[in-house]
Amino acid sequence: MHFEQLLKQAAQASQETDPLTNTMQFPANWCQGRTAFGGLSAALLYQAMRNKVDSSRRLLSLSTNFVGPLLAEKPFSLSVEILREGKSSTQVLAKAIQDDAVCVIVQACFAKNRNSSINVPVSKSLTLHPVNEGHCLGFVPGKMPEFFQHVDLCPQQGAMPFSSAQTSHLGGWMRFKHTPEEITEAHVIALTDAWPPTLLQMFKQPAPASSMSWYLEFVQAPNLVPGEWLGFEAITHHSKDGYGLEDGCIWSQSGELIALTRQTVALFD
Ligand SMILES: CCCCCCCCCCCCCCCC(=O)SCCNC(=O)CCNC(=O)[C@H](O)C(C)(C)COP(=O)(O)OP(=O)(O)OC[C@H]1O[C@@H](n2cnc3c(N)ncnc32)[C@H](O)[C@@H]1OP(=O)(O)O
Repeated sequence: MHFEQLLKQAAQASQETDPLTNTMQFPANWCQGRTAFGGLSAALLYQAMRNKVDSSRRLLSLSTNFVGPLLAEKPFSLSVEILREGKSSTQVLAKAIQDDAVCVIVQACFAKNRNSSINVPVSKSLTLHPVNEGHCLGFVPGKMPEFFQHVDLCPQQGAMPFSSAQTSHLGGWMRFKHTPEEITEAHVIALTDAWPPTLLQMFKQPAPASSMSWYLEFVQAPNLVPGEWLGFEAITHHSKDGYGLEDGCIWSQSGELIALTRQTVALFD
């Protein structure tokens, strides 16, 4: 099942009030270990919200907490609550609920442009080399998370997970294997989470790690060509006592900054 089909289901399920029809589920090939690929669950909740916010208001920021595992092939509901609607901005809360337990929470801020004399240009620039499709990772069943069947990653900086690497930087290019009709914020959300935590490459052997909280800020609404690659560059600011803090940038293929990402990862090495 393609990403767009799941987004459509999320939009439909969140409009329904009847408990018999307000749920959805996803197939196991969208999993990352025991749970939904985190980028998928955050994108589904974003899509559920998107339908309830006026389209003149774009997504400014999205804060996701992965409370517990969201399981495949099992119904869950997407509840959306508008917390406040002002003249320019809307604050929204959404939850994915499975078996009466909250599994994922997303809080988002949408807003429309306002007049301001302040203008600060982007202070960062893309350091990736152009995409070399020959360096894309192929899907290896059993060795890679199932959702890898749906995305292409072309790493350029950092190392493979569990390789005792000395660096905690990670970067490269990413896109969906199935070219979408358009690239929306939902696609950027999902792709951003497709990279393993930056610290996984420093593990000496395979062990679990879990994103616990994640903050994504959109510099601009994505104005991208379907099929174009997006750049990902992330660094680790700090890691100690089993929790790592990482920070990254999402770029268009032409080098425009699209979003900033930051997450806290629990390490079980
Ligand atoms: C260059 C590119 C190359 C790419 C090439 C392919 C790469 C291939 C590698 C990809 C690897 C991705 C790794 C990211 C994994 C997410 O990011 S998963 C997606 C989003 N995150 C989630 O769904 C997390 C949901 N949240 C939670 O489950 C809980 O809040 C937490 C994080 C486990 C809370 O921690 P806690 O309070 O210690 O939790 P508690 O309930 O007591 O459970 C702890 C147990 O959970 C286990 N556990 C924790 N995380 C996991 C896990 N992910 N799976 C299984 N067990 C886990 C622990 O080992 C521990 O086990 P025991 O010691 O009890 O045996």
